[in-house]
Amino acid sequence: MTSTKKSEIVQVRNRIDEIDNTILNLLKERLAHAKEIGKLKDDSNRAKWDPLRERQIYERLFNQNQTIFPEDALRSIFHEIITTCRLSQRKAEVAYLGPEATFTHLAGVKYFGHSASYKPMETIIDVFAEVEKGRTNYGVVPVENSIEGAVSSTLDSFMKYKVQICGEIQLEICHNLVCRSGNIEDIQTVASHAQALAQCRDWLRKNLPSVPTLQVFSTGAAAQMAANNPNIGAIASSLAIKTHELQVVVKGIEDYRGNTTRFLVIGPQSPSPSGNDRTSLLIGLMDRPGSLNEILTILTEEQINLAKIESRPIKGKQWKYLFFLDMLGHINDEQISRGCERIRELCSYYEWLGSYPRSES
Ligand SMILES: O=C(O)C(=O)C[C@]1(C(=O)O)C=C[C@@H](O)C=C1
Repeated sequence: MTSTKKSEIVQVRNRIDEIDNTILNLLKERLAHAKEIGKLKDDSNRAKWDPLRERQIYERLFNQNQTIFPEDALRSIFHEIITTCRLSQRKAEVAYLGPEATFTHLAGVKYFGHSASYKPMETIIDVFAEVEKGRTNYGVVPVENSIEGAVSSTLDSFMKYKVQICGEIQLEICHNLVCRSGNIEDIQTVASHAQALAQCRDWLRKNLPSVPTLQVFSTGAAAQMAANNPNIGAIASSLAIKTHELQVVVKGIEDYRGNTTRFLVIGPQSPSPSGNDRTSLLIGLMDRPGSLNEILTILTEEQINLAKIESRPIKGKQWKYLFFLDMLGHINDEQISRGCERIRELCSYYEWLGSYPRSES
């Protein structure tokens, strides 16, 4: 490289250093303003989290950016900035289905950013109990997978615990085969969570036909086992690789592409409207012909878009069911609140589980 080129690089790097300093100073200034708003909200008893304001910030930035800076990167940079500012107003402790480095942990970090504090729990029920008792502000639990379907333990927990849904997260699931050495020949057993093993069934049958599988509590627990034993391979998340210092043997061994899991954020209280929300209900129907049809008719009449309906048996009451309904809109929207009131009058059981911003992807 010629000395002129070298000095040009130095010059441009100096300019980049100046820009980075400006960004840092602006970040400090932004944080101070967010703290100030936090105090003003305390004085006026307003909720700290304002999903509508946050959505408006993203929309304004995307419009100004006009795709010059990659949009996904812009979103995650500002997501980290805004969650850090929000957390400076009110700290968030997040319980999740652990141990460390499970996909639920990854979903929690995607939602709350790196500044929140995270608390792994052994089971989904523990996450619900933790939030209901007020020991942590929020919980993250898986609710459905695009291939394996509903996570029944999460749905059933809504029947037992008084919590509200505050948000949803969608995470594309990429399963990695990992082990200590990164060498496939070293693997004598493949450990993982039942859902992960099921989602990679064909790959395992084709590529490791004589290697037995071992079902464990979570993908995080499998990664931990692989870290302790050189002959155990685990199917685990990218976060597990970093957390347990494992090597990737093969990336993306899931049988179907587009394998996505939806997670719910639970907490004591749903947020205010964001302008693009989902409302969830848990209802029991009257024991008479056409009772489900009556509910669906209300949705049609009120022009409410039903996103999902799922039934679960009521424990201890043979052949009796509760229905989970997801509708597009917020309980504060006129249509939704009127529709829900009408539904409540026709049901043997009615519970509003929450209204919350829809996930972006
Ligand atoms: O504008 C507000 O109400 C703020 O509290 C600031 C801020 C932000 O960092 O931009 C933080 C939290 C809210 O959810 C919305 C926005």
